[in-house]
Amino acid sequence: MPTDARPSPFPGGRPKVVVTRKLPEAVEARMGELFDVELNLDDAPLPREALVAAVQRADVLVPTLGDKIDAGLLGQAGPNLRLIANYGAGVDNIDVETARRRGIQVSNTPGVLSDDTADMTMAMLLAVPRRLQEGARLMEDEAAWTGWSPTWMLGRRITGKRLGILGMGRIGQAVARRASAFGLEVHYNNRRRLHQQTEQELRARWWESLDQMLARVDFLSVHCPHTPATYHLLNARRLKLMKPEAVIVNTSRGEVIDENALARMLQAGELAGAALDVFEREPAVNPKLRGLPNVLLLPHMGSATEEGRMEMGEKVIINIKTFADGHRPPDLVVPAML
Ligand SMILES: O=CC(=O)O
Repeated sequence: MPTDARPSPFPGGRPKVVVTRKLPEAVEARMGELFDVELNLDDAPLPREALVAAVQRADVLVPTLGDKIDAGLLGQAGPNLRLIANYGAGVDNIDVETARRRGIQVSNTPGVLSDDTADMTMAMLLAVPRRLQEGARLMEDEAAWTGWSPTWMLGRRITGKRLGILGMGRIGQAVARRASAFGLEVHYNNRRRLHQQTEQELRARWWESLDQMLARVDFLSVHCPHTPATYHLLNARRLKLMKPEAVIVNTSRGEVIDENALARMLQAGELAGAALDVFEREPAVNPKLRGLPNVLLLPHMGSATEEGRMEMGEKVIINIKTFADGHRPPDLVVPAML
């Protein structure tokens, strides 16, 4: 039995759980068995007033990345709110510091979406240099393809190129493993250097200086979380350090890149391409990014697999249940981690 056991913070150990979006059916059913759960059956994002009402009556809130759980909202929370069990790995939608000061714990769902997000990253990384989207679009017009030719639809080779990984956590490492198998040379920048053995296993070279790494890579993939320290980390100055042939992939958070600066450079041909699954003001997409042949835009689907969404739900349930039983949730997020 874990040593941190305390009596359940909820009467009868059965918390009132408010879920802000529709979750996989099996997850909702299990929540119904274990908790006094309130679901969002029509899956429309909760307007602010509904979110305020939710934090006033909930013991546990289960938000997703679209719900802004900021200091203003937390200030209106009822006395019973004890846990915010985020359905998602990134917690940039939550003011974790304020929550902690108010005695509200925060948990997330790390690990279960790393492989799916890394797979999507590879798909995007391959798609832009090999012009997948252009080719597929062209096939929609019957007359557009008149046959194979030696100079037709030439892209750029992947094998042997340098990939820079910005943020070498679980997802970054899952990308590194896949990238090595594609013959890419893996470079990374991370706040902390990996242990030597992990670095060797991943065949990854660490750069203490992001600027120096940016100037040397052919592809850059973003995997750091969005925090005040990473907001616009890839600003105009840093983007300009990159080779004009370079391609950027982002499956992390839109806020890490200055989208206007990126759009300007893509339009001007100062960067060869980008594949973006995340945006600064989702679901709005910077209009300057649309319609460019070398830009692949996706609707934040990096972790969107049936299996992943089930496992995220299982993690949320385990975090709530463990907390309700008087223990520390296994995926507790503390401000020092951010
Ligand atoms: O983007 C998805 C997540 O953070 O889980």
